[in-house]
Amino acid sequence: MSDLVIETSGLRKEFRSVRRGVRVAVQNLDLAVPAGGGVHGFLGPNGSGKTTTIRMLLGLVRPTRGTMRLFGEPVPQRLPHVIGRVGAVVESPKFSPNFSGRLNLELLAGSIGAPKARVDQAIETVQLSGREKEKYKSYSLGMKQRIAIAATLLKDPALLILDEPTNGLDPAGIREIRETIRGLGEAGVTVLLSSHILAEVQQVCTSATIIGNGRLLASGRVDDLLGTSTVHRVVVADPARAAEALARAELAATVDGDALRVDAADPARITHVLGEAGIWLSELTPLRPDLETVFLELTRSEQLGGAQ
Ligand SMILES: Nc1ncnc2c1ncn2[C@@H]1O[C@H](COP(=O)(O)OP(=O)(O)OP(=O)(O)O)[C@@H](O)[C@H]1O
Repeated sequence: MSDLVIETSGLRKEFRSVRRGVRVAVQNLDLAVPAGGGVHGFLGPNGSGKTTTIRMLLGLVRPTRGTMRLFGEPVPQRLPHVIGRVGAVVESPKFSPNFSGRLNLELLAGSIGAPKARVDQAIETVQLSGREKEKYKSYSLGMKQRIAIAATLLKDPALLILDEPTNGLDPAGIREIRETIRGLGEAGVTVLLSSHILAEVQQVCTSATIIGNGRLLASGRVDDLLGTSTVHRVVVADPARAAEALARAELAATVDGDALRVDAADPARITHVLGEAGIWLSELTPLRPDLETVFLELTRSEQLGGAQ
């Protein structure tokens, strides 16, 4: 059995229209999401092909070329056999506005033959306990999103696919959804989380795939994608004087507002050089690139390399 929950190979999707001709939404995409729980970020800017990929995986759109597997089974051919283990929030699900969140979930549970106890569990997991008896239409956008996630949990999925679940939410709503998703990943569910907000996703994902213009730019553990950096932020009273002292010691330093960015493999060299010049540091922090920076670098080098 494959140890990948999601696997695509050479996946391609072209949309054809008389007016616009052929638009390639996904090209030659090899996606590999490991089994075993945790959150896998599926990252890319608007229009990069995330939704189209997800729709292909769920059998909602037919690929032009390539193969896909869910739990090692080829899809869409074997989708009926595996779909019971997959929960997905791709579009705004339809709930009855005048029924409570709980009643909506109970009706859903009944329709898929899930035990009623699962409703309580799902409500608890998405932290809606206490509000579940209020009418759906009175819920905030964040609560509606959490009910949508709760609905996918009714069948106790091993894989949860969430397409931009924080779209349109305020910062508090984003934080709540983030905590819910983190909790699910920790509980052993494998979550594919698509988003264009890289900094946001960085906080919950253990691994990620980054795409741009429908093609894979990078994939792997978030720690590996971020890599290491030798750049440090240094705060001193007189950054310009400190930059001169560091330059004399052949340490590259640039003034950045009221601080300095200094490139040095060994931070002890920075303190040594500045100390000898009679300059005292009030802060020395290693600067790790964030996913946003990594992504911009990747898309820049792709553009330099030329599109296919
Ligand atoms: N049904 C369709 N017909 C024609 N073009 C489409 C269709 N669906 C998607 N596209 C195009 O395919 C490309 C990828 O779109 P897709 O929605 O997959 O991107 P995305 O990464 O999910 O973006 P977003 O974050 O905005 O949802 C876009 O150029 C989009 O306009």
